[in-house]
Amino acid sequence: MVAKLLDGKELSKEIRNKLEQRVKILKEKGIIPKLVVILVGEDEASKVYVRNKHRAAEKVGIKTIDIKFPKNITEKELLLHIKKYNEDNSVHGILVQLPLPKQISEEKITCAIEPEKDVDGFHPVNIGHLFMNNPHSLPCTPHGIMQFFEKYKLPIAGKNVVIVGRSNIVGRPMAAMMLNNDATVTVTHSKTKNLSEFTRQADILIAAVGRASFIKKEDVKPGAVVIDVGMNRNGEGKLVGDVEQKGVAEVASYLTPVPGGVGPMTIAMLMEQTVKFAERSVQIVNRKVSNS
Ligand SMILES: Nc1nc(=O)c2c([nH]1)NC[C@@H]1CN(c3ccc(C(=O)N[C@@H](CCC(=O)O)C(=O)O)cc3)C=[N+]21
Ligand SMILES: [Mg+2]
Repeated sequence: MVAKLLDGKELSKEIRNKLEQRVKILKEKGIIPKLVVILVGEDEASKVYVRNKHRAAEKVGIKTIDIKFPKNITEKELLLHIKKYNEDNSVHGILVQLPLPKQISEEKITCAIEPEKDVDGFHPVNIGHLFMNNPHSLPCTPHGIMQFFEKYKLPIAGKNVVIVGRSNIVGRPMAAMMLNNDATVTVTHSKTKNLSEFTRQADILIAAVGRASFIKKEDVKPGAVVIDVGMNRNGEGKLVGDVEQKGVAEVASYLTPVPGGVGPMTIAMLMEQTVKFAERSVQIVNRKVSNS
């Protein structure tokens, strides 16, 4: 079997084009979707993300405001800035790039963002809604992965889904989304014994460990759908996934490439969430008008 590659560049473009239309309608009502992106310090991966986001937003018609702080900013000061954007009615989405420097608690910052403006879907309230199968805001990377299943009509209900990695950003919310779609979900991690025995049971295998080429051909059940979330830089500075792509492509039925797979979908979902929040702000204004 030779895997069909799931093209995230193409699918994200399709999604962006639809968003462009929604933004046009918003603009006719005088609303410009606005996303504030806060970057602290100099993280390389974050810089790539910020650059790509900017480009996508421009195409869709979303206004992004990039705010950069030096890496020695205090937690207190960062919290004050978040408060300011929480209260600014022209801002629909706020995203603080992770990871943050050591003196700043990621949990505190995540909790400080107004859940209604939490485009990352990382606030505990939003995570809670997701786990109760009533999502309000969805983490962009797993949400982007779900779009592949929808687009290519890949069945999820009753399938064995094995997730490698339990991060708050990918593994855990991915588990919730798959469970919400009636999959049987297993979450594995660094303490899992005989990992390969689990991965070889997977109809759908999701690799989000952050280790280059960690999943090999022999870890994959023939015909499985394999999603590669990894973004590792190799010695030459090239981007490589968590999946040994060449070998796994020989056994999987579907595979997401790196780059050009999950990455562009993450950005497309961030754009979608921002537009959704902007649309909701119109509804809120309409409600207020009709009540008065
Ligand atoms: N609060 C927060 N939310 C995040 O979602 C978040 C974050 N912080 N911190 C950093 C990571 C990383 N991340 C990326 C998403 C897309 C690409 C991306 O566009 N990748 C492309 C191109 C990569 C390239 O050009 O090198 C691809 O895979 O094809 C990269 C990185 C989001 N993250
Ligand atoms: Mg920290």
